Amino acid sequence: MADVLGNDTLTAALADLQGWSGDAEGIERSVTAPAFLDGIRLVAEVAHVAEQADHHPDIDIRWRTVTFRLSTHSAGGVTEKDLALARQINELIG
Ligand SMILES: C[C@H](O)[C@H](O)[C@H]1CNC2=NC(N)=NC(=O)C2=N1
Repeated sequence: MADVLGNDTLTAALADLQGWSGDAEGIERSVTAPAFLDGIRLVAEVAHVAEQADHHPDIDIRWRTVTFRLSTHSAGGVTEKDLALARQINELIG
């Protein structure tokens, strides 16, 4: 099982992850899309990479604003798996 990241490691990682914030329990990024359906398309793209990684975000959709929250449920906090998915989400956001 992946290990929960220590505070120093997480702080350093967040400094390199544009748009993400959080703590050892979870990290999140919100993005406001140009229109509702653009946000839904982004959610679908993230769903594909999440399924491929077998690692799934919590997703909150409010009109044009989508919030992705990442933690590793089985580990009880943020692990390298979450950082990897956060990087993939950032690539999709562009
Ligand atoms: C069996 C399957 O691999 C697990 O249940 C996966 C599915 N997706 C997951 N996603 C997240 N975020 N955390 C997990 O611990 C997790 N576990």
